[in-house]
Amino acid sequence: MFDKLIERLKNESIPYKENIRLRDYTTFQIGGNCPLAVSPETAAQMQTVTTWLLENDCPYFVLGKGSNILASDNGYDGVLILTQSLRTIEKNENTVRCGAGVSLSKLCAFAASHALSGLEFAWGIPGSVGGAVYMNAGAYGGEIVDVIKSATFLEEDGTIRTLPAEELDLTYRHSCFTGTKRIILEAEFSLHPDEKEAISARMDDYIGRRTSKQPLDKPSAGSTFKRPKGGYASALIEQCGLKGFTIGGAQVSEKHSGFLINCGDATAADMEALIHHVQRVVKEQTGFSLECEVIHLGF
Ligand SMILES: Cc1cc2nc3c(=O)[nH]c(=O)nc-3n(C[C@H](O)[C@H](O)[C@H](O)COP(=O)(O)OP(=O)(O)OC[C@H]3O[C@@H](n4cnc5c(N)ncnc54)[C@H](O)[C@@H]3O)c2cc1C
Ligand SMILES: NC(=O)C1=CN([C@@H]2O[C@H](COP(=O)(O)OP(=O)(O)OC[C@H]3O[C@@H](n4cnc5c(N)ncnc54)[C@H](OP(=O)(O)O)[C@@H]3O)[C@@H](O)[C@H]2O)C=CC1
Ligand SMILES: C=C(O[C@H]1[C@H](O)[C@@H](CO)O[C@H](OP(=O)(O)OP(=O)(O)OC[C@H]2O[C@@H](n3ccc(=O)[nH]c3=O)[C@H](O)[C@@H]2O)[C@@H]1NC(C)=O)C(=O)O
Repeated sequence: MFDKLIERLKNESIPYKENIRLRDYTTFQIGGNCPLAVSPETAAQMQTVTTWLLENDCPYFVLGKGSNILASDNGYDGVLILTQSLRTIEKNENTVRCGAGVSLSKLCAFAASHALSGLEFAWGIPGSVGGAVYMNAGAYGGEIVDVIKSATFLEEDGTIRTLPAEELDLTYRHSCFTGTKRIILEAEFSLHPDEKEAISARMDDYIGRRTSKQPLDKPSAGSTFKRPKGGYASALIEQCGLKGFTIGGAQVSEKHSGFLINCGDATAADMEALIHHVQRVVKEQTGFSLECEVIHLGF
């Protein structure tokens, strides 16, 4: 099915890999195979690839750093579009513009090295800029919505558009990209000058809090569930006695009950069963419905 696309990728020197393992591309380290992963290096290459996929009615999924993804044991029978090669990063006065594939860590470190503040909250979130904008990622009182100035993306019809922050519909773990096939190409962030030492001190404080409270040494996708209105998923799960509850290789972290972790050999089926068990028990015992934050691929 992909022979013609592969021929085109070769002709246009667009990097790709065949038969990849999704577990190698997700922080959960779970998931079967995918026949083709393409890594466009420019907006024009991204346009070429998506135009071809749309014309041929071929399913595709955009993957950043795979830090919020549960991939099926059966893999994904479509094309994975990797953003990892969209890696430009530049500063103009207090604005930083960067490609969707840049890691948040890199962006934070870049801002800090130029004595620009605003992104400290994102230090330690293991996602890409594209994934963070898609999710409106946040921590410790900060969110992408607080610092983003604009996003440039490929519209579902293949045209390139830029929208200002006010039109990105950024709310808790949601954006105008949620559930669409739009592909974020780059984003601009409005930051403000501060002392480098003060910025570093805040970054150290956040990473310290993360390391002491979150199970960063175990494969996970961060918080599995969103915070429900009027409660904390983590507190509700602990209250229901589910800390440490295990199905196969999937476990509710003993260290932080909001994180479901892969103990080494978890399948997606184990993780799915654990997610449903936690949702059912929490609903029965507390009345709260827990909505997944983690995004499913190939289910
Ligand atoms: C240890 C750990 C700690 C975490 N801590 C936090 C935290 O404190 N706060 C927080 O908010 N999250 C946290 N997360 C979750 C995750 O890191 C964030 O949601 C992150 O923003 C996801 O980025 P990503 O590049 O990995 O996206 P992916 O997981 O690759 O993708 C997530 C979604 O974004 C879409 N997407 C990705 N890139 C693009 C693009 N360029 N264009 C269009 N769509 C795109 C994907 O299709 C998918 O639907 C944590 C995860 C882990 C493993
Ligand atoms: N539990 C889990 O499943 C996982 C947990 N984590 C945790 O999440 C946190 C963040 O992960 P991640 O985003 O991958 O972060 P990393 O610390 O691995 O850094 C990612 C990239 O950011 C850039 N970078 C990091 N630090 C600096 C610096 N001081 N100066 C300049 N550039 C820098 C580098 O980019 P470049 O190499 O391009 O220069 C680096 O490769 C970590 O604490 C990690 O332990 C991460 C993944 C999975
Ligand atoms: C890791 C993620 O983001 C994290 C982000 O890092 C942290 C820090 O700001 O705050 C959120 O976690 P969280 O809601 O679990 O926040 P925490 O402050 O750690 O805990 C909330 C409450 O639950 C309690 N708690 C936490 C862990 C636990 O095992 N038991 C427990 O009872 C805490 O005492 C606190 O009262 C984000 N999660 C969501 C779903 O909003 C992610 O989205 O993937």
